[in-house]
Amino acid sequence: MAALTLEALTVKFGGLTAVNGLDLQIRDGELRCLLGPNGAGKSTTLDLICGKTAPTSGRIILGNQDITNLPEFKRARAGVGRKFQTPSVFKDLTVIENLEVGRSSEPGLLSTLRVFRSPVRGRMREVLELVGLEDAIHTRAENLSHGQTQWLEIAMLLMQDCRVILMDEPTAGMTVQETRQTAELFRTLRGDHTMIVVEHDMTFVRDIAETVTVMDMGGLLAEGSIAEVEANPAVREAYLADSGEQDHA
Ligand SMILES: Nc1ncnc2c1ncn2[C@@H]1O[C@H](COP(=O)(O)OP(=O)(O)OP(=O)(O)O)[C@@H](O)[C@H]1O
Repeated sequence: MAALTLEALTVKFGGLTAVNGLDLQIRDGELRCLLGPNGAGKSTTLDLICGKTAPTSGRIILGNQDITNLPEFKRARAGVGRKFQTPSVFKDLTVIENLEVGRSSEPGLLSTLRVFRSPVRGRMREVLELVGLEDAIHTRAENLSHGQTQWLEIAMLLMQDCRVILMDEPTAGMTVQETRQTAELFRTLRGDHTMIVVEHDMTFVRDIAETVTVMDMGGLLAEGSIAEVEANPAVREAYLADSGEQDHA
C-alpha cells in the first residue's frame, strides 16, 4: 500500500513555479531519496507535504486520507513527521527528557506520568539504542555532538510513530564517521519506517538508496535505482547545467 501519494502537485510563488505537476508514490516502509540540483524544488516538496506551504493545485494523500487541505499541526497528528536542518531539541533537557516531552501530545502532569509507564519507557530505550544514544540518556542535549543531536531528533520522530518521516539533508555538518553511522541507522529503519530524504551527499545516498527520485525545475526528471539515474543523460545534463553542482551526481 502507498504510504504517501502526490498527485499533480503544483505550487507557484508569483511568476515562479517551484513545484510543477509532481506525481510521486511512496510505499509503506520505503526509504526514498529525493535528489536534484539547487532550486529543483526538493525542500518545497517537503514543505508542501508537511503543510508549511499550501499548494496551488494537486493532491496529497497519506495512506487513504486526503490531507491536502489540513493545517500543519493536523498533518503532524495524521502522521507526517518532519526533521528540519536545524535541530529543534530542548538544549536544557537531557536526552530522555527530550523524548518524554516530544512524546507528550497532551502536556500536563497526567501525560507526564503516563510516559513513565513501562511500555512507553521500554519503547524509548529501544529507540535510543536504535539511534546509538543509549549511553547518553542522561546527557543534557547542549552537551551532545552535532551528529548526536541529529540522532536525538530522529529518535523524537520515531517515538511519534509517524506514517511518513521527511528529512532535509540529515547529514549536513556531520563528520564522515557520523555520516556512516547515520547511513547504518537508515538502513535499519527502512522497512519499518517510511522516509523521504533530501540529500546532496552522494556517498550517503549510494549507501542508503533503494529508489531515488530526481527533480529538476519543479518536476520529476527521473526515478529508479541509483545506478539507473546516475546513467541517465537527462540527469547528468541537469546537474551540469547547474554550475556549482557537478560533484553531486
Ligand atoms: N517561499 C518562497 N517564495 C518564493 N520563492 C520560493 C519560496 N520557497 C522556495 N522558492 C523558490 O522555489 C525554488 C525551489 O526551491 P527549493 O528550496 O525547493 O529548491 P531545492 O531543490 O530544495 O534547492 P536546494 O538543493 O538548493 O535546497 C527556488 O527557485 C526557490 O528560490
